[in-house]
Amino acid sequence: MSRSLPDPEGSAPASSRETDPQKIPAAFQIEELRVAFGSRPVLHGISLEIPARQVTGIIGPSGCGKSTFLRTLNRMHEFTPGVRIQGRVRLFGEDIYDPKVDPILLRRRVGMVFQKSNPFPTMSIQENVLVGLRLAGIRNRSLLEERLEEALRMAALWNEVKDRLHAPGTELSGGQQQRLCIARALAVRPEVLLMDEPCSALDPIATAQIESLIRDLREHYSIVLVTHNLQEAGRTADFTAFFLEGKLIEFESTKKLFTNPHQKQTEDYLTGRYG
Ligand SMILES: Nc1ncnc2c1ncn2[C@@H]1O[C@H](COP(=O)(O)OP(=O)(O)OP(=O)(O)O)[C@@H](O)[C@H]1O
Repeated sequence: MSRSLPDPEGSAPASSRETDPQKIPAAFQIEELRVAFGSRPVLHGISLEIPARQVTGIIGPSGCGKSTFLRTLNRMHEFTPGVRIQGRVRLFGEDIYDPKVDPILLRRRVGMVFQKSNPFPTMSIQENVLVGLRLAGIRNRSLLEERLEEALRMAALWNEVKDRLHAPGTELSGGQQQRLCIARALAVRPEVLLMDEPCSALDPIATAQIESLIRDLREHYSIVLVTHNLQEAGRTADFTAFFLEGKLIEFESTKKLFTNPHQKQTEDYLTGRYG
């Protein structure tokens, strides 16, 4: 049964925002990226330029390789047994798979937020936010305090937690815990934020807060957002890439992709014919 295309209301980038991804400097330039687990290929030669300081949504049916793709952008597959990665991923011009690149330093530049919020259970709110800076060897108290407030404000959480910074992170609500994880990622001042279905475990109010936060954060960060929720991509992403069976089918401004897709497969997906 065919359904109508989802309404991308609210997704239209403001008229001042560029809608042609080719005209925006790239955060990531991905060329012929192939990933296989053992003998099983999962990504089949993805080439894509992810524009800087925009939200790029990655959509597609379950199992099409969205998370696998996202994890290649900060070398999260490093320790996956049997993984094979070919092709090139450049971050602001630098090949992130060059043997000279330290994956730990890379992950400070490319932060990640997961589907299920994962504050460290034995740590306070403050410790959770500062853990990355402490691991980086920063001990200066006033700098740590400054970054703590900065990250919590950017994650729109400061006002809710400023009087209980020493309470356990796990005492917060689900939506607050997810914003805490975003603050933790932001505290090290990354250039890019990768988000893997960050709202899928949240109620509609917490989801709306995180989506609004994502839109605000694009002023400072390049964001790649994997979501299986088309409405969420419509509300949040400036540009959207549609993946199917490990291939990139179409990449366009969200408004164009949702209202006037070039590819039949995209239209079939948007109208509910796949997954
Ligand atoms: N570590 C791994 N080892 C082996 N196979 C894997 C591994 N990670 C992912 N895969 C396989 O790769 C394929 C793509 O998985 P991936 O999680 O990237 O898809 P997805 O589009 O994010 O799906 P979903 O929307 O369900 O999260 C799946 O068939 C999955 O089983």
